[in-house]
Amino acid sequence: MSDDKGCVLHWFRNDLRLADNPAFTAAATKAADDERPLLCCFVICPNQWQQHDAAPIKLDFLRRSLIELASALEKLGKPLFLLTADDFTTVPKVLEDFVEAVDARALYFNEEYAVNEHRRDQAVAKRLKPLIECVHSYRDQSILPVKSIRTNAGEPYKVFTPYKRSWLEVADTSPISLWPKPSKSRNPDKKLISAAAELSVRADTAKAIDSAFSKLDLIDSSDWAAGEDAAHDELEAFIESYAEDYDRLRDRPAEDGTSRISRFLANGTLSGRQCYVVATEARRRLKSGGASEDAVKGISTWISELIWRDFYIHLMTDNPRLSMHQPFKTETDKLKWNDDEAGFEAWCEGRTGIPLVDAAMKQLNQTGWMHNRLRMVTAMFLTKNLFLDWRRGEQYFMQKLIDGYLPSNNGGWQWSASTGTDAAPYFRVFNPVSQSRSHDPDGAFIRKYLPELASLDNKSIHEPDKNQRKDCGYPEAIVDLKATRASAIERFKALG
Ligand SMILES: Cc1cc2nc3c(=O)[nH]c(=O)nc-3n(C[C@H](O)[C@H](O)[C@H](O)COP(=O)(O)OP(=O)(O)OC[C@H]3O[C@@H](n4cnc5c(N)ncnc54)[C@H](O)[C@@H]3O)c2cc1C
Repeated sequence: MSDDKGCVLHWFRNDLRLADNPAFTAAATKAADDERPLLCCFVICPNQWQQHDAAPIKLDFLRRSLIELASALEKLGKPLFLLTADDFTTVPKVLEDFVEAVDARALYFNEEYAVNEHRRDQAVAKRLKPLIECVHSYRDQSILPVKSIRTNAGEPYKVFTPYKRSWLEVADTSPISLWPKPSKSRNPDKKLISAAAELSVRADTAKAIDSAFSKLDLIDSSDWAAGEDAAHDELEAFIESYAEDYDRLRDRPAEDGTSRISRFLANGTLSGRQCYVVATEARRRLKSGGASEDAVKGISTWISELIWRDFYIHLMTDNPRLSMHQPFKTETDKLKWNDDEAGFEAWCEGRTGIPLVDAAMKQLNQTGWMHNRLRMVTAMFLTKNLFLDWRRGEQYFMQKLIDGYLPSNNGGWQWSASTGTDAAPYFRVFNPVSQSRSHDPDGAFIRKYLPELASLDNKSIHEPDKNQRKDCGYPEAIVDLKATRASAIERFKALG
């Protein structure tokens, strides 16, 4: 080791950014105060990620996000070191060996809330206790800290609207600020770098990071820009050019009406706080510049979506069982979901014979992302019309999404399946054909992903007749929407 003062270690996880990063700023401050060098690491967990159904496109996006992060860190003279642990149970040992090798005296990271992550962090803290002066964790994932929004009785909220009201009151009374830039701390010297590199890969080139990811199953994500700079560019471009129209366009899948920044939020390239601060500043400018009510409403609606994200994070933190495949409403576990493998496969592959559902699934399979309206439509179709267990859909989405994020994915699925808190009432079942007519009126989205239907007129494209299906080589609908809807409602009603 280089120095008998040891070093301070920041462990990057779902916080792949330098700005507004509470644990990273705190680690740098501690290092500066103690005159110790700051060292940074990231742990690759191939088997755990597989068990968590991380999509190959999401893992490729992670790889590219790490390349950007490592390059930003290198510019500061602070190399990033990649460790590998098979799964979360081996992380404590891997970190223990690293901490010993680099003589780390303090470990910093931002909290993660699902059960496995929480257990891993407790095991790490326990294992490092004899070796290290302190392990510090910070609240980061949500805009307002988890457990900070409570009812008058001190209970967690179960319904979004009062939660949002309370959330906005807190945000208005104690304005949200960003974490300051990290203080200048000492950089690791050659001796420390070589001690770290004995047990890890120094991520100083894209090639080094690629080789550390070489055993993982990846799907090219290069259609989606990665890294902190790209995240800010996209956030600002959206706020400048599209947010004012958000309320009008957000439910139109054929339009560029939403920000598509979910992938940055999912791996922490961008923080929710940064989005909120940029959006509220833009809204203030619009208001003071005398912009139309619609424009102001557009940004307010977008902020509401950020609050939905916070709501789902808060729900998962207060109910960790949600991360273990359990429904919020436990009585819904009595539902006897159908066993229909052919139906599930048709849904996955976009062969249900319902054009909007199929186009949406093609969008997911081809791009790794799906429009929010369509996530609700396809999830309702799976859980209400096919009456298949929501957990199968939740898992399939995770296996495909570039922005797969457990609290939001679980929240969205339980909302659609009517098993969650403040979920869609079981009797409110979306009709995917009516959804198609309302949200893709000229069929532009369907035409894009189902080119075999492109020649149909704007009316038939939502529900082609028998002959049109035959001519286009498009399948018959695999279910009768009306009958399956009625049956789903009966089955929920029977729960009492
Ligand atoms: C069944 C289902 C599964 C979902 N799975 C995920 C998931 O794995 N990861 C994920 O990030 N989102 C998920 N969502 C929420 C939402 O669909 C996506 O966040 C959104 O489509 C991302 O696109 P965007 O960035 O353009 O969103 P925008 O419309 O621009 O919204 C801005 C941000 O607000 C947040 N947000 C928007 N809508 C929601 C919502 N309904 N719930 C929670 N947060 C929201 C996202 O972080 C999003 O990036 C799911 C929704 C459903 C119904």
